[in-house]
Amino acid sequence: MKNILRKKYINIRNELSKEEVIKRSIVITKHIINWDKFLNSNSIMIYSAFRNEVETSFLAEEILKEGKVLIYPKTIKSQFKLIPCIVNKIDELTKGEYGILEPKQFEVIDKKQIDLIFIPGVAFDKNGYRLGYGAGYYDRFLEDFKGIKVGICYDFQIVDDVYKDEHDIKMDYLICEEGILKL
Ligand SMILES: Nc1nc2c(c(=O)[nH]1)N(C=O)[C@@H](CNc1ccc(C(=O)N[C@@H](CCC(=O)O)C(=O)O)cc1)CN2
Ligand SMILES: Nc1ncnc2c1ncn2[C@@H]1O[C@H](COP(=O)(O)OP(=O)(O)OP(=O)(O)O)[C@@H](O)[C@H]1O
Repeated sequence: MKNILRKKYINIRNELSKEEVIKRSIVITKHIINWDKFLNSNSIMIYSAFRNEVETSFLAEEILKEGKVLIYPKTIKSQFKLIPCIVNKIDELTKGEYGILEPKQFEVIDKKQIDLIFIPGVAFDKNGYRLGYGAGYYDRFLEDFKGIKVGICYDFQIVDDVYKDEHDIKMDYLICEEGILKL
């Protein structure tokens, strides 16, 4: 079931035009940058969008402009691990595993120091459980993560059921075009 759902929502997302992605991402970014949890966070981990995910480059600029610490994951494919690294300028990103932009340098930050994390997903259920690409990267990373976990997606990616497993971690908030949903 998970695989069917995954394929279905990846396909729907792939149908979005670039203009549509940007338009929707700007709406979502506006919710974020006015949100008290964002304003009160000092170190924030985001992701580099690929395959029509919600675009985060506007958010990255805002984090740097506000003088906050900007963090991206570095993907270690052999261990299904994400290493959080600090990025001081957007042009410090380079293509890594799966062609996703990631930090060039290993300026690793302790997970405990991250206040807020934005997490992409293929779909989320209404309780905040997430369906990803099926490799468990974020499930492993979030297992002992103590900061605020925020799932980012388009409205149509919020579904009734993602057929969650035991290891699946619940988001604290979901953000989409409609606004911020506390879970
Ligand atoms: N922007 C973004 N960054 C992210 C994630 C994400 O979902 N979005 N991830 C969230 O976990 C991790 C990467 N996870 C991924 C897992 C599988 C595939 C993938 O292409 N899998 C192939 C099949 C397997 C393979 O090639 O080895 C596929 O889907 O066809 C891509 C990314 C870390 N960084
Ligand atoms: N905390 C964990 N420790 C060890 N293995 C895990 C953990 N979390 C998930 N896994 C394993 O990873 C695989 C993928 O899990 P799942 O289908 O939940 O991935 P996903 O959340 O869709 O993917 P991703 O996080 O990469 O986007 C499963 O085989 C699962 O057993």
